[in-house]
Amino acid sequence: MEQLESFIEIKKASKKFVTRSGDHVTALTDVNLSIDKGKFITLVGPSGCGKSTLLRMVGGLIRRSSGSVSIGGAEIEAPTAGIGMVFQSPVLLPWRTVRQNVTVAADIGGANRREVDERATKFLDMVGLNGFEDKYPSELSGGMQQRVGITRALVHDPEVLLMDEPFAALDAMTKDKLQVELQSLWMTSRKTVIFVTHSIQEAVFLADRVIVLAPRPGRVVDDITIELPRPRTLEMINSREFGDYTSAVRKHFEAEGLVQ
Ligand SMILES: Nc1ncnc2c1ncn2[C@@H]1O[C@H](COP(=O)(O)OP(=O)(O)OP(=O)(O)O)[C@@H](O)[C@H]1O
Repeated sequence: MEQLESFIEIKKASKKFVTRSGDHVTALTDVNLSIDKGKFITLVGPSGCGKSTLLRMVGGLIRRSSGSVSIGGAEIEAPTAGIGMVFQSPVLLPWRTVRQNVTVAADIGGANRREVDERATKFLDMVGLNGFEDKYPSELSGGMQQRVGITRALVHDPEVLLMDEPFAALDAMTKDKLQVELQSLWMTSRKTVIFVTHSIQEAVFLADRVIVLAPRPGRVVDDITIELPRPRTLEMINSREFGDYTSAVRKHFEAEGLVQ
């Protein structure tokens, strides 16, 4: 009997870069991953192990050197409307208000304006930005700016949300808060999320599955299902079970002599 394909299928995907000095860098080699719809996946690993490269390959931002990446049965060759992306810096347009930044793509065209406006109101409310709709980015804290970035990605109702270290530049308390908020956004919207981080704790806290990568060459070295109940709370981080998961991830980096 033929095996049913998962929603996201990555098969034998590799990426080689040629640097400006002409050197060849194998950023990723032979990555195989099957991801079911609605799951929250985190990619964790030390600097240079290819996390961003893998995420950008799934998003169609960079071409793979070999292998295949498909979403919902369609091969990914370029960015599509069904994929929302959030980066470390939200890159907001300073001359547009919060609401105008969230709806910027709809202003360019091609979207159902009324639906986008309704979703903008809903998500701005969910991330606690009601009352800030008419402020400008310079009037917001870093955490609030990142909330705008997340809302902007969700407003077009993408099936897949790709997040590249979205909380890395934030202070620890804001980061904790946004992790909890992101979890509740995900629990109500059930998007398929791939979230890149170099923080083991963040990876375990958010994920249904933690994919562990190691460098030189970038490759997947483990795939750990996290069975902690949801909603997860910050108190859980101190539990024995949580500690067992973080140790299971950390042992890969210790084995490679990499300090986290
Ligand atoms: N455009 C590029 N040209 C040449 N080499 C690249 C390019 N992009 C990435 N690389 C190399 O590919 C490897 C993987 O990089 P990547 O940014 O995917 O790693 P990462 O795990 O996301 O790292 P970090 O946590 O530091 O962001 C690194 O050795 C990097 O130097």
